[in-house]
Amino acid sequence: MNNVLEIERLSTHFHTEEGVVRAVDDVSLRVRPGEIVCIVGESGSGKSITAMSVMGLVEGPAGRVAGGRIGFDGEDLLKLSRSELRAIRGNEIAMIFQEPMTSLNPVLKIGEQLMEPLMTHRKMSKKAARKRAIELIGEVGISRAEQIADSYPHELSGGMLQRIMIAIAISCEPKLLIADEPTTALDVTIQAQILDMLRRFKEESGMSILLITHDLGVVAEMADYVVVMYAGKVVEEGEVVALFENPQHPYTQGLLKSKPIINQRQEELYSIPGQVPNPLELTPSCYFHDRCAHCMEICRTKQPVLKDVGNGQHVACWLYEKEAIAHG
Ligand SMILES: Nc1ncnc2c1ncn2[C@@H]1O[C@H](COP(=O)(O)OP(=O)(O)OP(=O)(O)O)[C@@H](O)[C@H]1O
Repeated sequence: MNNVLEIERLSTHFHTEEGVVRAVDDVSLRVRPGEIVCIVGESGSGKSITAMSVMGLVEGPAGRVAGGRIGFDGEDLLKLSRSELRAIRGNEIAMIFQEPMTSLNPVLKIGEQLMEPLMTHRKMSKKAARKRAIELIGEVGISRAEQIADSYPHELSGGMLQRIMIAIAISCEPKLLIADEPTTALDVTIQAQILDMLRRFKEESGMSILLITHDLGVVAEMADYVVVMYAGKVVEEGEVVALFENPQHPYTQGLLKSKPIINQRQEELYSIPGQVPNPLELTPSCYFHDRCAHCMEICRTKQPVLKDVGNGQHVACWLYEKEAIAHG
């Protein structure tokens, strides 16, 4: 079956006064129909900029896609005009963000904001769009839908607003939903409800989800396939079960070790020593080397590339290159 999304060798850079930040550096990933792919990694690893690149939302002139291909529905999104992209955005590809307030218009009623994509992309009449908007509010588990349709965003709680964002996102039945930390700002009960809802919509509609999170609990709950990013690069990827049972990259191992385990008291939660490197000071090396307990000489001077290590997993780490080990 064709992939819904195929990112090939994507690089997105920011040209700042201090130098070039390679926010996304030669990243490839794909999302199959009906699949949930999670991108996971610490803050600054390039997760959001990968998503923004797909949506054509990287802010120029400082930020720009420096190379690669973003295949969607047989087309390279990077080659489309602004208006062609606008026709896909919010229609065939929808996105939800961590802070719903940043995407909602504070002076427009909720109902109007739900009607807008239906009228634009689905060419619905005002009356039909209003009817569908109210149904959608009900579908995301909000009661008194008509009253909510006539409310303004500031009158709703964070959890309700995120439900509204999901309603807007699914209104045009997208093939792909990109969700960037959609539950990070919410308390755990609401978080679980929202994730459940996303999964249910996915099951019902067959859409695919690219889910961005730093939370491995969310990954375990949601992902079919996991892509681990570090300093703009993919360092490991694989099916969720394989990756959790047998993480190969020392960074993935560290992330998993620092994940709280439910129902188990832990005296002190492990955290990976050191910090993400300064993106302006990267040298040809494994970017994780100075935080890695297994660091070898080669790790400081040469960048490892992703390699198939069996079991469906790919890892970019010198530990899995026999030649490198021989040279210690
Ligand atoms: N407008 C910008 N100008 C310069 N650098 C930027 C800009 N936006 C992002 N970056 C840099 O790009 C890199 C990747 O950022 P990105 O937001 O994709 O990380 P992330 O993994 O999504 O982290 P977070 O979870 O904090 O959002 C970071 O080093 C960030 O500082």
